[in-house]
Amino acid sequence: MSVRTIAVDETEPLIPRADPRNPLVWLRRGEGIVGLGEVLRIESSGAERIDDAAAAWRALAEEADVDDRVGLPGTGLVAFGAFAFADDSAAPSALIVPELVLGRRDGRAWVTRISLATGDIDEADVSGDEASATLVLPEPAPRRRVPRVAFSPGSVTPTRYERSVAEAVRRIDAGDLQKVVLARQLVGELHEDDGLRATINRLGEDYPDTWVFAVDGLIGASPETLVRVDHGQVSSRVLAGTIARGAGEASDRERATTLLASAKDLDEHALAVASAVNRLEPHTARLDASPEPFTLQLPNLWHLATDLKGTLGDGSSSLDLVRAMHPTAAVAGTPRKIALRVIDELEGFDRGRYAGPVGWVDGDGDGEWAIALRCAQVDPDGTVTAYAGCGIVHDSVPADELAETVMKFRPIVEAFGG
Ligand SMILES: C=C(O[C@H]1C=CC=C(C(=O)O)[C@@H]1O)C(=O)O
Repeated sequence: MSVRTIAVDETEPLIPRADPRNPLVWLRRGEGIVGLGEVLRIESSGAERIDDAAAAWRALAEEADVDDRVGLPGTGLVAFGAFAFADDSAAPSALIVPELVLGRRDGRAWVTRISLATGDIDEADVSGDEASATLVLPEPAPRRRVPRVAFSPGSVTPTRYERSVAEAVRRIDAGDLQKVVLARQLVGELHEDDGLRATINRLGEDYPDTWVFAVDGLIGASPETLVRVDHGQVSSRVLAGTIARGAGEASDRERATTLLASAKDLDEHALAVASAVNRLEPHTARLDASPEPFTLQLPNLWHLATDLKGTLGDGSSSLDLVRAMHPTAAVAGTPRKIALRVIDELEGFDRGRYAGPVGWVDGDGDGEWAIALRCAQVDPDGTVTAYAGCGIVHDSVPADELAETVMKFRPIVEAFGG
């Protein structure tokens, strides 16, 4: 495989260059990477899906002939990835290597061209700044309105969701487990000529502080960083605990203060932090957590958040850490094994890639991975399935949790014009 990255003089936004049908996007505040075309795909499934993908990726990266003249996170060889939440999911997990990557970071822009055959890329194509003109960049597409997708509950009706929450609380009170995250779906239909670019653009404009992603039909805007690895530095942002935004400024601040004092949300949050720390710690020489949870403001809600920062101690790649951490108690529960069984029993559907790891990895194993939240899977037949879930603890109230899913659906439902 041949990989060449060169700097380009580009100031246009990235989303209008994305493929409207099979977009590959990873952006935050307009910076990140957009992939075009597909050179290669590594698919995996089952309990070893992340390990298998990590091993295949390592072998591939070792053989790659990389000429990276920019040297920033996201340059050189990269694959976009999305993994199924559950070991027994019918949804395949995929690492996708694009043909062309357009990237922007810290005000610098680049293009990477990836080709399967070694020596396939003509040096003349990429040897200098003036050569960037010979790379065929797609023209930015004109802006379109978001499609109009009408969503309705999938197999799990709101009433059934409330019943499942009540049953989960009963099991928590019986001492079976401490926390479980239960989700529900909304389903809609996307028309054939509606691309996905307008939806992604809307997510980026409305939720600039989230990871806006599109990988293999999984589209979303996640505020939660599962793990980032950059030259031996590791970080993660754990979220759990949610409250609605207030109407005026004073009431909004009051909401945040209420969230910070809510024993229910603090418990839910502490379990999520513990699960991330326990899984990350064995791989780090040093790991620091923000001393107290802080409130993270998003346009649709407030979350309790904890940032983890550390130094890698064992040379793990970002995929190794994804493997170690997934699924955290922000999306599964505590104890993990029991929570996964309860999800299986009570939730009533295959989560697919919802709540799974989504992101990118480079040839050195560095990468950025979010938890796929506030998202929808768009199938080739146009079916759009959106997902939202809530952490259930002993004092959870079914009607409140249902209302919380409505808040969490808002970004993705609005981006599909629903
Ligand atoms: C499971 C979801 O959110 C998680 C992340 C942040 C806050 C959460 C909560 O307060 O329940 C959830 O743990 C979702 O958005 O579908």
